[in-house]
Amino acid sequence: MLGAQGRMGSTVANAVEGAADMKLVGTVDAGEDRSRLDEAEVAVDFTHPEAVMDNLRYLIEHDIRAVVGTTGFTEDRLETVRGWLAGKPGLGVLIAPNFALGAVLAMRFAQQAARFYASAEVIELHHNRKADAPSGTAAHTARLLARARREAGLEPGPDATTSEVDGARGALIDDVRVHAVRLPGLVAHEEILFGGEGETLTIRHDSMDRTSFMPGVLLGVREVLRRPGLTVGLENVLEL
Ligand SMILES: NC(=O)C1=CN([C@@H]2O[C@H](COP(=O)(O)OP(=O)(O)OC[C@H]3O[C@@H](n4cnc5c(N)ncnc54)[C@H](OP(=O)(O)O)[C@@H]3O)[C@@H](O)[C@H]2O)C=CC1
Ligand SMILES: O=C(O)C1=N[C@H](C(=O)O)C[C@H](O)C1
Repeated sequence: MLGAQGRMGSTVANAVEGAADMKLVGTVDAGEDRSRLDEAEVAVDFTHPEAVMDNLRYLIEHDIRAVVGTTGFTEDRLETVRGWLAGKPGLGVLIAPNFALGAVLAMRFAQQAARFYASAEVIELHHNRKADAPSGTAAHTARLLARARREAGLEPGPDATTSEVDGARGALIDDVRVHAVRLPGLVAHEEILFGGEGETLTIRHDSMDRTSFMPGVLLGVREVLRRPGLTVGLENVLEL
């Protein structure tokens, strides 16, 4: 477990210890020696966007499969990981922006809706200790929406804004606007809003507790053992 003292890492360590078919063989926190993971069949990374690529390179070099929940994966980063894996046939890496079943389903439902609505925006709401904004899930959702909209031949819907305070309309990811809220008391939440003629559709997912991510992480650990190469997104493991 990389990032074992973190909010997610400590929850994953408990979940692994409670799983009859798994054994926690080592933990690594910031600045600690990663060689204590060398006996592991699978390493799980919930660290920091600035640390995760270096961790992944180490794991792949040492023939250790990886399940990664850490955010910050751009298409360039994914391509780099594919390059590292190219020389390692049989070795698997799973990277998922969100391991909660409901979040994965919400993204799939949003993808289905996107082809019917030119206008769509994403609001993500998280605890105020979160390092990155917008969330990896929101960025992934925005890219999925943009792709589904393009494939349906839709242009982004009209927006009459001509004057705005910087940031008021959120960040543009691909061509979808994403808004980030940070408040104590929240865990991880996302709304995907669609607007049409006289109606709106809202798809919302709420993680009330970090245990919501655990069935997905444990499934990922089991599945990465039999999936060589890079898998991106739990939807591919769930075969949605
Ligand atoms: N995919 C998913 O389903 C989910 C993904 N996440 C993502 O997981 C990541 C972690 O989130 P969270 O647990 O809340 O964050 P935390 O800050 O609570 O935990 C991260 C931990 O990683 C440690 N760390 C930093 N660098 C390294 C390193 N090089 N090697 C080992 N450990 C390191 C940190 O130590 P220190 O504090 O000393 O820097 C800290 O203990 C984020 O990117 C978050 O967005 C979160 C929830 C679900
Ligand atoms: O930092 C978090 O807490 C979370 N991070 C992931 C993200 O950025 O999408 C997943 C979930 O939203 C919780």
